[in-house]
Amino acid sequence: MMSSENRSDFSASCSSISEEARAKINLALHVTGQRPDGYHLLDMLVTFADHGDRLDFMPSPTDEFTLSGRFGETLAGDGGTNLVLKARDLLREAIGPLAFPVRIQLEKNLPVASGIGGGSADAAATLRGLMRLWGTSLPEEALAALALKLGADVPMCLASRPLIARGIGEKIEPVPELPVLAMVLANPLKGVSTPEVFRRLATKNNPTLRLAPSLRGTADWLAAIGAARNDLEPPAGEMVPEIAVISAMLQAHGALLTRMSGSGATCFGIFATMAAAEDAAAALHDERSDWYFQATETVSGGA
Ligand SMILES: C[C@](O)(CO)[C@H](O)COP(=O)(O)OP(=O)(O)OC[C@H]1O[C@@H](n2ccc(N)nc2=O)[C@H](O)[C@@H]1O
Ligand SMILES: Nc1ncnc2c1ncn2[C@@H]1O[C@H](COP(=O)(O)OP(=O)(O)OP(=O)(O)O)[C@@H](O)[C@H]1O
Repeated sequence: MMSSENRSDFSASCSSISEEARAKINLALHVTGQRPDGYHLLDMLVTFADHGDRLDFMPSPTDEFTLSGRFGETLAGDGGTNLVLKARDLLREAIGPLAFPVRIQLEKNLPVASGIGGGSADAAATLRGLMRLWGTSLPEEALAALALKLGADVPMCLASRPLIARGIGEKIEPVPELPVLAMVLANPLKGVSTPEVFRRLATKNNPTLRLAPSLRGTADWLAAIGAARNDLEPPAGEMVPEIAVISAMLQAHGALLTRMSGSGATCFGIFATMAAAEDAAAALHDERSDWYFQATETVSGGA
């Protein structure tokens, strides 16, 4: 058996792999129906932040998992139910003997249960990272099915690029022309239960998301996003009155557009420039240092 000293030598001697788990931002989320199994049909315009959790993966004599970062403590007592471990185990089952033991370090920078898909992004980053570490991959369809088993948001977090998602999130179409946006993410640090928000929805058959085919430039996109909705914002707002407060604070600090992401409570504000977003995040932090404010650019669609 290896001593703990030898174990750390073993880890240090093997190269580690890093993956970003980017925050998911639902720029629009329309609830358009409900499946017989209770899951809701959604039309979503989604982008990803240049900010998120970070995961490191390295070979290890036994499986290990460590948590750090501002929100690491929140997940410390979850008794092995972390989505990172679920993703590791499901991928290992699919891959077989090539899947040697690993040490996974999760730096948890995103607030938990906050509508920006932190757990889903971590699960997706685990799939990407472990396929690299184990030197293998799954066929696209098998990987997509495995991702969906982990959560409705996981397939789009695997892509981590601007996209439209339909169905429950599994029907994905890239949107390479979506511009990079200057944004502040704002959360009152009150966790929101996703199933509870869906349960409180008054109407499940809302109008679909329709985007003009020829949107050009940020002004066009802002007008189109502004005309869309997040149908989960009213029920989440009933549960967490701070959502309206934080949205008003973003507007007061110059946001051109504000909306809640996912099932909340994180709201985003879109600003004219990154300098304006950074100034706003600093001023908001001064006002409420116990809440979460993060300036970030969104990722490029690559068009
Ligand atoms: C609201 C979104 O964040 C939008 O991006 C996602 O659709 C939620 O994705 P997620 O957190 O990965 O959700 P899951 O873990 O699959 O589902 C959590 C619970 O939310 C509800 N749920 C989720 C997704 C969906 N399309 N309809 C639902 O009704 C279900 O009660 C489900 O049991
Ligand atoms: N790695 C993880 N990070 C965050 N939450 C996790 C993780 N693993 C398991 N969870 C659990 O998943 C639940 C949802 O957390 P998450 O942060 O993904 O929510 P969310 O941001 O609202 O997601 P979504 O936008 O996909 O609905 C929490 O109750 C949390 O305990």
